[in-house]
Amino acid sequence: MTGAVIEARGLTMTYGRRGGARTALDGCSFRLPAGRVCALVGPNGAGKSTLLNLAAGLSRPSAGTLTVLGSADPPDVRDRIAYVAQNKPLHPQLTVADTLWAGAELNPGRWDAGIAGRIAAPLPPKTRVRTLSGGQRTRLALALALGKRPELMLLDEPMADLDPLARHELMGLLMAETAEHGTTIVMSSHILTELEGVCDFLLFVDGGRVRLGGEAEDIVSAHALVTGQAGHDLAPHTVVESRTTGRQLTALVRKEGPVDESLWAAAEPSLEELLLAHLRSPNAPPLLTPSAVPATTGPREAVASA
Ligand SMILES: Nc1ncnc2c1ncn2[C@@H]1O[C@H](COP(=O)(O)OP(=O)(O)OP(=O)(O)O)[C@@H](O)[C@H]1O
Repeated sequence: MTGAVIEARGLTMTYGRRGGARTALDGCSFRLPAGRVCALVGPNGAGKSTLLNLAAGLSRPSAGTLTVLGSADPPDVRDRIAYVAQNKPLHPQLTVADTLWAGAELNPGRWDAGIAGRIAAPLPPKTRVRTLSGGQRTRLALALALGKRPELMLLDEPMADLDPLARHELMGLLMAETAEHGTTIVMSSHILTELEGVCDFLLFVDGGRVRLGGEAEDIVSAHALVTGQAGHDLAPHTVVESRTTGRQLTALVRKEGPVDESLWAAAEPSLEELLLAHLRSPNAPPLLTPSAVPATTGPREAVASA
């Protein structure tokens, strides 16, 4: 393995054929180093679930390559991956206790009954999965995922239906467990505030392409929120988004060297401010930090370095 848990080159996924074909991923190239907690963000329909499905080995790309845990064929390494899909597929007829028992049976030699039992503790063991609430099903799915002791966890909007206390508890558990065992996590979410302070790596996907990729800290510090008098030139910086109120201009810029502080008041944006600006500005140029650039980049992906 190259130190990358996921490496995509020119990854393309098209659903359907001819007239009805829809391209969900369009020549995606990136690298995710081992041991990171990666936020996978992007607007609805951006291709996040498609990317997670491919990484989990549940479907195969239409073009390009995807290497996961050192394997060019992700289905080969499925037993080292835990995937919690958006719809949390579980057997509806099984009870909570049966589901955990099945988790142990399906993962001989790996199963950690301690962590699975701890996560599932608030759930009544004899209750059938079909009668659990959405949040309870998520808790059970996370118990199965962590109990498997995977090297890579793929979580598709895992926290969306959890109450705030459960969210706080499970996010904390997830982070503690992964810090201890070095698990790599990829977590898609639309709740941007929740990702700050939790994720150290970022993949921002839009229109089937990776538009921002790399260490979250480096991506944030490559940008500045500037305020100054409208009419002053922001060159040589790249303006991602700008707004003028009266004579004042506020902009989020990608920095090209230091900001001229005699003209502009500059501050580092929060991760949420940065992502919101990019969501509103789909034409901003892509940015991959060096750690997110794959060994050989596909010809279709434009790459800029931080
Ligand atoms: N099985 C499928 N058949 C046909 N098109 C699909 C299928 N799955 C996804 N798509 C299409 O691929 C594109 C990407 O979908 P995907 O579910 O990967 O996006 P997403 O980023 O996860 O969206 P969301 O944030 O809404 O969950 C969308 O245009 C979607 O309609």
